[in-house]
Amino acid sequence: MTTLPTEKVAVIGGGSWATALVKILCEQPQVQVRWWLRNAEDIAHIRTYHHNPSYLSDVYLPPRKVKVCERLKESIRGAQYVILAIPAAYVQEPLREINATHLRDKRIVSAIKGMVPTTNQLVTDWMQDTYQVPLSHMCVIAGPCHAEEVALEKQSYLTIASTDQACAADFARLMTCRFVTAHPLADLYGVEYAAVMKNIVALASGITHGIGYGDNFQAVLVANAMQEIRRFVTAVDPRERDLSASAYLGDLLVTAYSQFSRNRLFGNMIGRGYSVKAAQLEMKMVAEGYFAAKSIYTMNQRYQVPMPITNAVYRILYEGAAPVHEMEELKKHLK
Ligand SMILES: NC(=O)c1ccc[n+]([C@@H]2O[C@H](COP(=O)([O-])OP(=O)(O)OC[C@H]3O[C@@H](n4cnc5c(N)ncnc54)[C@H](OP(=O)(O)O)[C@@H]3O)[C@@H](O)[C@H]2O)c1
Ligand SMILES: O=P(O)(O)OC[C@H](O)CO
Repeated sequence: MTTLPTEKVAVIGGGSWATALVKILCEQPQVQVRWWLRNAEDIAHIRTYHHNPSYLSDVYLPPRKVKVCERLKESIRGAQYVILAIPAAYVQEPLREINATHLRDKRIVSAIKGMVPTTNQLVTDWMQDTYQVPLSHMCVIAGPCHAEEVALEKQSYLTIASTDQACAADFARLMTCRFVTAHPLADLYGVEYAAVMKNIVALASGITHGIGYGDNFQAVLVANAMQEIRRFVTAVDPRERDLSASAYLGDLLVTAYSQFSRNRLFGNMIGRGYSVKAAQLEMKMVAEGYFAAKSIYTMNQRYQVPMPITNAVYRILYEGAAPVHEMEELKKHLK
């Protein structure tokens, strides 16, 4: 019997998605995971009980496959792949520990569906600028996939996007297991922007649901949102792409309709009258759409693409506009 060479993969982040990705990686016989989490109590608990106490706590994390690390530098040492799975708003702080040299010759995989708020950049652009990682050394994990369903081993699909098809195909192999099928795709920027924008739509979907709009309105909102995403992505990165594919439309649908969606839940609270602060305090998890609404709105001051849904969400979250009033206004733009 031939033994496969060991592949070391670093996972950075301790939330639901990081935990789900570690679970997927543990399905690969040749993979060893080095997992960095910021929370010392979570690290101690995982070492003792082999479960993450804070997120997806039912998932078993086999100690022979998973080594948890206090230091980020330690987790990436010798790793071929470094997966970033922290909400974009918080990705800068832990990475301060390292510089471009530490990442040289590694493949960087962004599992993040958000933009770095201080620079309004996609994570891949920010990694290029800050750590000089060539775009061809990066992949993005996309597709309609909730961590909670991965934990339950429900059949899921992922899309691995990269400008380097060999890199995408290679990493897709590591993400494919009994309950996950991953496919490579060449459209890195399109996939990344669509993933950021679907979070804003999920917020809108939650807000309208919270106010009391029904399924008929939701369906029109989502259909119009797809057109809004098309307009923006085409303006920012014009190229042929099939937006009906799972990485774009599939992700929009799951986030706008699923009971597991953080962004929809956050929007729902806003629609029901919570303040932004109160909704954030209520949720342990992070709704990326909150930060994305500001980044995309700001970017669009340059592109001037018609974006009535993003504009409405931005005004509600950042200008204190009343959700009911904004949705009344939005109705005039929907067809
Ligand atoms: N969840 C999914 O199904 C899913 C699927 C695909 C992609 N994603 C993407 O994966 C990324 C990570 O999201 P997630 O779902 O794993 O997050 P999550 O379950 O909502 O957990 C929140 C994460 O953010 C960290 N965090 C919260 N406040 C922080 C702060 N002030 N400073 C630093 N870190 C802070 C938490 O760390 P502590 O626990 O230490 O507080 C935790 O790791 C996001 O970009 C998300 O869009 C998620
Ligand atoms: O639906 P959300 O807001 O929890 O986002 C999670 C993932 O992006 C779904 O693919």
